[in-house]
Amino acid sequence: MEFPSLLLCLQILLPSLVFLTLILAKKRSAKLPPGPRRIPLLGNMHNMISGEAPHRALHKLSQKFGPVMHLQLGEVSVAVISSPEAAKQVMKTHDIHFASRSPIIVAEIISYGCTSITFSPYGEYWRQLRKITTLELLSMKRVQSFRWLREKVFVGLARKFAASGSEVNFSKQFNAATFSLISRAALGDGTKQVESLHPMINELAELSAGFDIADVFPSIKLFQWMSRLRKRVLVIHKDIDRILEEVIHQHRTAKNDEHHEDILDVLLEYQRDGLDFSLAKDNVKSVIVDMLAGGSETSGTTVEWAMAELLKNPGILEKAQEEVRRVFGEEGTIEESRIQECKYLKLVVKETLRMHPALPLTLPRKCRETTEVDGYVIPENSRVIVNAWAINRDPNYWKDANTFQPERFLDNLVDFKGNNFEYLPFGSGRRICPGMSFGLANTEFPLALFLYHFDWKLGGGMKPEDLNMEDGFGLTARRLKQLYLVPTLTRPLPAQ
Ligand code: HEM
Repeated sequence: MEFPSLLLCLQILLPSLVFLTLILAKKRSAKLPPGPRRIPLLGNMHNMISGEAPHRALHKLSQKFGPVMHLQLGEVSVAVISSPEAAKQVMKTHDIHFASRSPIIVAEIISYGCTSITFSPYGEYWRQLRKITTLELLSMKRVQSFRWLREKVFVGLARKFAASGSEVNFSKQFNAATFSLISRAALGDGTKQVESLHPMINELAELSAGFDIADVFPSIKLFQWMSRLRKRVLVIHKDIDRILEEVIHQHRTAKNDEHHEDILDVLLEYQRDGLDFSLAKDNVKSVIVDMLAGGSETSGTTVEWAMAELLKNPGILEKAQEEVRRVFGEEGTIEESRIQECKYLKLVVKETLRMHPALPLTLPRKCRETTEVDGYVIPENSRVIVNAWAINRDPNYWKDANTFQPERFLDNLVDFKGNNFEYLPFGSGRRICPGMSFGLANTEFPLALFLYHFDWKLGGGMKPEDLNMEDGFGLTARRLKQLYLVPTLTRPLPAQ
């Protein structure tokens, strides 16, 4: 009897031992992704100060070290993802492990201790906030409800262009108009203080572009205390907070029935007692900052690049203009509900988002649990950067990837809703941009309007081939050089 029972034990034990040995061997062989050589203490910080825009610098490094790359920035472990296959693993297969954000000092301060949609860690609070954002703040219905505001702001800008009679700084004027639109949608049309928020939000975007020594050595409290960036951000935050306090007070005291509902109105409803989920005043303010920071420069930059690409490519400009003028010829201006008919214009926007994603490195995620990607280990708490700019130009997926060709999307069903990992202008997975519809509406309407009513030339008599198409150094892929254009009104603007 003894022999068969020993055999039975072996039969059970042996496979388990083999399985265990395999797992242990796999664990032992699991290694960090490759990356450039580090120097003591600083790690790879020297690799990030090449003077190039971070998405380009990281792209160059990834061509040498691979689509899953590891960098050590001071104390912070960073994984850089640069291929559609690896992005799919991060944003789909293991999305839940990467669904948190990795906040930096600027973000922590301006988001009232990471309580905004963008910076709150993955968990119940973020899920509730995200639900309110998708279903109420940025729903399709809400986006359409701001149609009157888009018309008011962008037709107003078109009037300024028409009155100028000469060259205009398109970049500056369009970005100011987009901020005006977003801030009015968020805080109300009648609120005077909103315009003064623009330079502050702009400065915050600039400050979050670089990295601060305190961010890469979080355990050294002296660096936090010494950080000049931290001091500056605290000052700006205080000013923004004061303005938001005033606007909230006005909303509470001066309601009238004529008033168009804005995003702040909706958020204040979540301050009532007796709700399953309610928002403290600081939470409301953090979401408003999210809208102002996340919504304005992204759409503004996209339109700026679309106009630059159109003027660089006169044949494409002519085709887009012919379509818009044909579709709206009888109306005499742009009727937003019919923009769907402008199929070619939509391809132009899609191609602009491919070549110039407004957030080229999306928004850094945080690895919540050690995870294997492409056979490499991404350690828990690493910062994970998905280089959407590099992925959107991956030559394995895109023919003539560096050429602006809206037609490439004609027979290509790839879209930006987060299911095609070779095209990630809005990210993907749980943290995908909730402002996609709003961003697109704020891009397509002004483009159609400008193409319909004006003929355009480059400023300073510049030839298309001389237009500089470099992007600058920033969180958003702004143009390095501002775009100067000469608008000529060819079809009258709608009456006021
Ligand atoms: C063309 C316009 C826009 C582009 C290209 C864009 C792009 C992005 C990207 C790449 C992300 C990160 C996604 C990820 O981590 O996977 C993001 C997140 C976000 N965007 Fe947008 N965005 C645009 C417009 C807007 C607008 C208009 C709003 C609101 C007014 C907005 C609000 C947000 C918020 C709140 C998040 C954070 C979501 C979260 O962490 O859960 N975006 N956006």
